[in-house]
Amino acid sequence: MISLEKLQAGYRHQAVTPPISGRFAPGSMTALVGANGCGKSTLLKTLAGLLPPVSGAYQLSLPASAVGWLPQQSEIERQFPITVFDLVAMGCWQRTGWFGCIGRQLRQEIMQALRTVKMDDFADAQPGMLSGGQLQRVLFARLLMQQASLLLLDEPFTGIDSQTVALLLDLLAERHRQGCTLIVVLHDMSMVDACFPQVLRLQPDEAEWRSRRVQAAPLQQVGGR
Ligand SMILES: Nc1ncnc2c1ncn2[C@@H]1O[C@H](COP(=O)(O)OP(=O)(O)OP(=O)(O)O)[C@@H](O)[C@H]1O
Repeated sequence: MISLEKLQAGYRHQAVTPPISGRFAPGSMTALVGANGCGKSTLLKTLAGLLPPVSGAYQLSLPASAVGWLPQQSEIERQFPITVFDLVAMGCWQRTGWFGCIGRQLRQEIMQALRTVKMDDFADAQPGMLSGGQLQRVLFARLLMQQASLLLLDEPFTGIDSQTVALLLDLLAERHRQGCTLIVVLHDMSMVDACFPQVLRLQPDEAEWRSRRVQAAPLQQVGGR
């Protein structure tokens, strides 16, 4: 699905990651870990096609429209003057076009996605009025609408209460069962150890891949701790 050949991610010709070679297989689930500032978000943005590689290359056997990217909460513009419903509707732009109209069927799907994350009561609210956890639920609803087969998630559970984490993990587990490939930036090593069969650790001088059998509970049973 994604192969990396000495890929270095960074900004304006300045690499922030070490050279990374390896592969994210179709349907795999990888935790991307490492210290603050080691380049995890930068790598994710590069794989999402938002930044060009500084050196090396990667190959993605998917159209860009099949890639879903969830940025860190701190990067999300909350004051944009749209409703929660519209924010989720942005997830289906491939089906409608950016200025396409949303028919009855799609409207129902969007409301169903909001119900799935228990945010349907907020459909008419402005994203700026939501708490961090509520906004995260809405952004997951948008990912559901996108029907992506590769999900790049940047610290999706930071600052989120355990009940909400359990709900979001459930949604990810469902997508993974459907064959979706997941790459998730995480700092919670207990979650990584319990759920992620593949780990890519970024260090200043090298990138280390680790694969192992995950013995513990499946993804969705960890969040309720
Ligand atoms: N837009 C930018 N332009 C230039 N440098 C940047 C930019 N954004 C981040 N950096 C730098 O790139 C390096 C890697 O940042 P990045 O956000 O990828 O790290 P991270 O591993 O995700 O960190 P954290 O765990 O704190 O989220 C840092 O030194 C950061 O200062």
